[in-house]
Amino acid sequence: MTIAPAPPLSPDPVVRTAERSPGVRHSWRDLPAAHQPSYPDAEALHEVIADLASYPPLVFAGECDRLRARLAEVARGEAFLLQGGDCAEAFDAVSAEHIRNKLKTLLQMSAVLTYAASVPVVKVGRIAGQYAKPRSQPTETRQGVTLPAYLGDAVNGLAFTESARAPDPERLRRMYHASAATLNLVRAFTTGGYADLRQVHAWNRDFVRSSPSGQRYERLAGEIDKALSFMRACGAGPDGVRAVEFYASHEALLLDYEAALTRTDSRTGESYDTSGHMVWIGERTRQLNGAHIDFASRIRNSLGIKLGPETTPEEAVAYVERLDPQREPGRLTFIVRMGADRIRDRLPALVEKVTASGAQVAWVTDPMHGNTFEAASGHKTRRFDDVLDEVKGFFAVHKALGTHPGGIHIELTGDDVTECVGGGDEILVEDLHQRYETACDPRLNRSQSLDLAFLVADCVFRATAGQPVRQTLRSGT
Ligand SMILES: O=C[C@H](O)[C@H](O)COP(=O)(O)O
Ligand SMILES: C=C(OP(=O)(O)O)C(=O)O
Repeated sequence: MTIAPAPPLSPDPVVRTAERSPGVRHSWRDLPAAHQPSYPDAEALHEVIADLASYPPLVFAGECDRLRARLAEVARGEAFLLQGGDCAEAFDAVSAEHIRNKLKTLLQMSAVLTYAASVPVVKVGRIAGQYAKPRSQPTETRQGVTLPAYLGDAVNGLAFTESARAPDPERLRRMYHASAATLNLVRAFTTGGYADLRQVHAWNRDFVRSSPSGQRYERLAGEIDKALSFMRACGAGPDGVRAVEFYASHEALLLDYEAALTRTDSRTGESYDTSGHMVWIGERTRQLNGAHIDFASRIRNSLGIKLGPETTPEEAVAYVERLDPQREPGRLTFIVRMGADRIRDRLPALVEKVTASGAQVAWVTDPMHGNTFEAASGHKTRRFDDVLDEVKGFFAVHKALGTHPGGIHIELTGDDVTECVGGGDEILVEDLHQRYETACDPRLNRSQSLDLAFLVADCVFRATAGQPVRQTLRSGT
């Protein structure tokens, strides 16, 4: 989405609407589609979908191509991916403050990771489209009353009332407008000077000064100071650090919406889902013969596939055959979410088999979704230490196999919520109720996110660099 300098767009980059892309529009409808809402009024749904199909694209095909080139660098081991944002975006959080805080946190994490990884960090938000959720149960019961589960603001409301929980297709229209407003602000922030690396590092300096665990990061922050001074001394001008590329991604869950935003690129005749630069298919909807994978196979965007602990190596290779038959780096990212206790055992076979198939996928760790548990208070939460441990396990597996640990995918917010336990500020289970604001899964708050970036930089990149292969795998480093 941000583009500095602006990519050369064709004069008429996306001209045809979904109606004129029949392959994309209709094929998935004949296949089983998991986790789709049941709308009470089909006519109302069709009206909204027809309108959405006539709206302007939210992103351009040329931008998606640029992200694919960046992710190709990740797949080749020349870059690192930082993907993060809310579990579920909410319409009432589309404000300058929330968006700025989230972006600021991601930029701060990225600055630290760039230094530690010594390669470019590709920045992708779970943002501007992450409004729909697959749920474990279709209903929720409170004090004897059972209602449909909350499925994300794109589908129904969080309030526990019959009217709020009824799926309403007008919410798809709101999702489009909320995404457009978010993208607009993000583009302004990332190109207008807000993302200047020197400013971002100054924020990190503040964090190190004011965080209880800050001392621990002092050395690393000092090294980054020196690197910036060195750049200045060498005459590296402000232009290279003033603006950043930042891309938008979300789970392609609601196929009516995604198909309505799918357009044919007039330059190439190929179909792009213009709802976001990258979309991923979730753990619950990645059936090889299902509608989601079919839809994904027909769009040209970079694709993520979530891989849970039960994924077999054969399945992983089948995704490659189906979605990336040309073995094109940047096309496919495997976002692995196994759980801290399983990553070291289950990931190696997947990586080995996929690598042997000749695929050049990007491997990314999502250390959130395999580490959720319910606290005695009833809050869904995650331990910071489990999150960090899964990241360490992910790096250790790649170190042992000689493959590239391509990135991290994190549920986070820039606000000071209390949803995950642990971190430098040491949030306890008893603190969770204080600011538990997520609409679905628990997110790392601002300071936990920065803790994670500094710890990954210090303990993971450095600890696994230069160590003998295989030694790291079981040692927990
Ligand atoms: O984000 C992932 C899923 O949508 C989420 O974990 C489901 O949560 P649930 O198990 O409470 O339905
Ligand atoms: C639903 C999600 O995760 P998963 O598909 O891995 O459960 C998510 O990332 O929002």
